Amino acid sequence: TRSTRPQRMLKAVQKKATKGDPESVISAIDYFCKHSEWAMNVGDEKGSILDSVVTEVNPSTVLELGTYCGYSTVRIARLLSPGTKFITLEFNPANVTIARQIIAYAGLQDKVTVVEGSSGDLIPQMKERFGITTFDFIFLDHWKDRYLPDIKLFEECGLLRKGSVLLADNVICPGAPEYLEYVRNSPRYESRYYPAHLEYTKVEDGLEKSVFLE
Ligand SMILES: CNc1ncnc2c1ncn2[C@@H]1O[C@H](/C=C/CNC(=O)c2cc(-c3ccc(F)cc3)cc(O)c2O)[C@H](F)[C@H]1O
Ligand SMILES: [Mg+2]
Repeated sequence: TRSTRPQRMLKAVQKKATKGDPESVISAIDYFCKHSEWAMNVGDEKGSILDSVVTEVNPSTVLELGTYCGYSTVRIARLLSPGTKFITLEFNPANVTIARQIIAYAGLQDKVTVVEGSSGDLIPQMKERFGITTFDFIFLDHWKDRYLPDIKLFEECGLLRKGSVLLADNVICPGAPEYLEYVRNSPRYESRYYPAHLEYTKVEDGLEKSVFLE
C-alpha cells in the first residue's frame, strides 16, 4: 500500500541528513517540504521565531502539544540546557512512530519524551505521572479548536506559574480565534503577536506569545 507523507518525510531525513546533526535534520525536512511535499511543520520562518523565544525563556520544563513528525520537537530540543524536562504529546500512533525516529536520527532522544495520547487526558496527569510542578514554556501546535480548552486546563491543573510562556502556532492560518480573543482580553496574560507566514508559503500567519501573569 502507498506510503504516508510522514513516512516519506522520514525517508528524506534518512537520505539527506547527517545522523546526530539536528541542523541537518531540520534542513532536510524544510527541503522536503519546499521541493517535494508541503507538510504542516512550523517551518523555517516561524521556526526561527520559536528558536528565539525558547532561547530567551531558557526553560527548565517544556511541553509541546501536537508532535506530528517531530520537526518543532527537534528545533526546541536542540536548544535546551542539559537536565531540562521536555514532554511532547501526540495522539496518532503512526505519527508517534515517525516522530521518535526523526528525533532519534537527530540524536535528541534523551532530551525529550514523546507521550502517545490526547492532551485532554494527559495534561491532568502531568504532575503525578511526570513529576511536573509547572511548565516554563508551552508550544501549542495541535488541533486549533483545542488551544482554548487546553489553556483553561493548564490553569485548572495549576500547571502555570508567574512568567510561564505559551507560544501558539497558526493563530491566523488556519486560525484560533477563540484562543486569541481569550489570551488578548484576559487580565491574566500579557500577549504579543509575531507576524510571519504559513510554513513554506506566502500566506499570512503568525505566532502568539502569551505570558501568564498570576
Ligand atoms: C486534541 N489533543 C491532541 N493531543 C495530542 N495530539 C494531538 C491533539 N490534537 C491533534 N494532535 C496531533 O497534532 C497534530 C495536529 C496538528 C494540527 N495542525 C494543523 O491542523 C495545522 C494546519 C495547517 C494548515 C494550514 C493551511 C492549510 F491550507 C492546511 C493546513 C498548518 C499548521 O501549521 C498546522 O499546525 C497531529 F496531526 C495530531 O495527531
Ligand atoms: Mg502548526
